Amino acid sequence: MLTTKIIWQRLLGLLPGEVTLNETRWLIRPCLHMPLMEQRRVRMIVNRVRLFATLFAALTPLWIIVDVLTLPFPLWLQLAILRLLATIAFGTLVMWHPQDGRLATAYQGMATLFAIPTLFYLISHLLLSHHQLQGISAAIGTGYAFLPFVLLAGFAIFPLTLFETLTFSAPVLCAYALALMFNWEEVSWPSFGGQFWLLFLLTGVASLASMSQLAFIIALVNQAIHDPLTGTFSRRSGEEMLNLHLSFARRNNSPFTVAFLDIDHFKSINDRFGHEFGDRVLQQLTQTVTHCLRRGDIVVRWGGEEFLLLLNNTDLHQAAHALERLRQHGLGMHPDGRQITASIGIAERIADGTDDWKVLVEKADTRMYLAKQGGRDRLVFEG
Ligand SMILES: Nc1nc2c(ncn2[C@@H]2O[C@H](COP(=O)(O)OP(=O)(O)OP(=O)(O)O)[C@@H](O)[C@H]2O)c(=O)[nH]1
Repeated sequence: MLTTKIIWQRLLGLLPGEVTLNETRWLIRPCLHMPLMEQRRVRMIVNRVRLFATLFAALTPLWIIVDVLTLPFPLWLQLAILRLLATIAFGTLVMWHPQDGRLATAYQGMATLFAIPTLFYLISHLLLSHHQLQGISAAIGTGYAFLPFVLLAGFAIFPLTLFETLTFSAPVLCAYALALMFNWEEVSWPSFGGQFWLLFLLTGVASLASMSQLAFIIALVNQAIHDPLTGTFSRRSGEEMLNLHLSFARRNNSPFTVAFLDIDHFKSINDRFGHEFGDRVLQQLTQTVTHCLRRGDIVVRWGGEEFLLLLNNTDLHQAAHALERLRQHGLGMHPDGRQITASIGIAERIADGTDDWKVLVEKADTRMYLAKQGGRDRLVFEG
């Protein structure tokens, strides 16, 4: 167990320093990714599918000229038809603009992108296997056999987990093995073994490149979505989270509560004990809140000393109970021994009849002000 940890730590040295030991698991399997990170990755994959499709759509028909000049009739005509069909398929993929941000959709795009040249490879191989080509024609024909190598190298431009790269490369490797069947008698086994080994090596290199891209995305996303002082989600990512979680809740018809928490008399904490102590209060408070809430709940730093707590699958009653427990636990202490308190306003999508996050936050904010007006250090969930 210890040795595994050491190995991971050594490997971690190869990755961006900001990726934690825990996050390295995200490089292996996609199901562990948090929604904000997944959304960004989906966007990147979809954009790259379209970029690759554009390149293929432009390059595939161009090669018809080389085929016409070097290959015998009707082989060049058959290949030209094949190339035109592939171009149409790539062109269709270029037009593809999915908006749903789902990983399944990104997978569909990638599967289509790699299925088109894999099928192209198999059919062209079948056509070429019926001809004994010589000289320059033979050289051009051999070029077609390189397509699986190009495809496997192509995975390196996608930010993928190890599991995903291996899954997507398996059909390409199978197609290469299948193509052998077309001219079984002429196969030179040592040369085939060497080529297959090279394909495995390429798969390994592409997997490493994809994982390292993913590691950089994780590091960048972490930096972009977290508040540097408290480590909670920043306001911008909080807005994305609100949108995302409200749409989940709407789809599942489940409750979703937003709590607006504002520390009481924070200005006087800063004024009396200094800004640095104020910063420590903010850090301590977020640690306490994170510790007291459930694992799936989200803490967002909305403003200076204002926090939003997003409580999934929690109705007003449950939220009031959880937040009362948090207040009883205490939010920290002044150096003079007094408790640090907060005013909290709560709003819930079903009880407040809204699926608009701005309206929900506004309601929670208004109730937080009611809590301030009512004497601070309290929870308000109506009005
Ligand atoms: N230390 C520290 N202070 C901050 C930070 N961000 C905002 N503040 C301070 O938080 C204080 C907020 O003060 P006010 O909005 O007047 O509210 P308050 O003193 O908490 O009073 P009530 O909210 O009415 O109870 C201001 O003095 C800000 O300078 C920060 O990152 N660190």
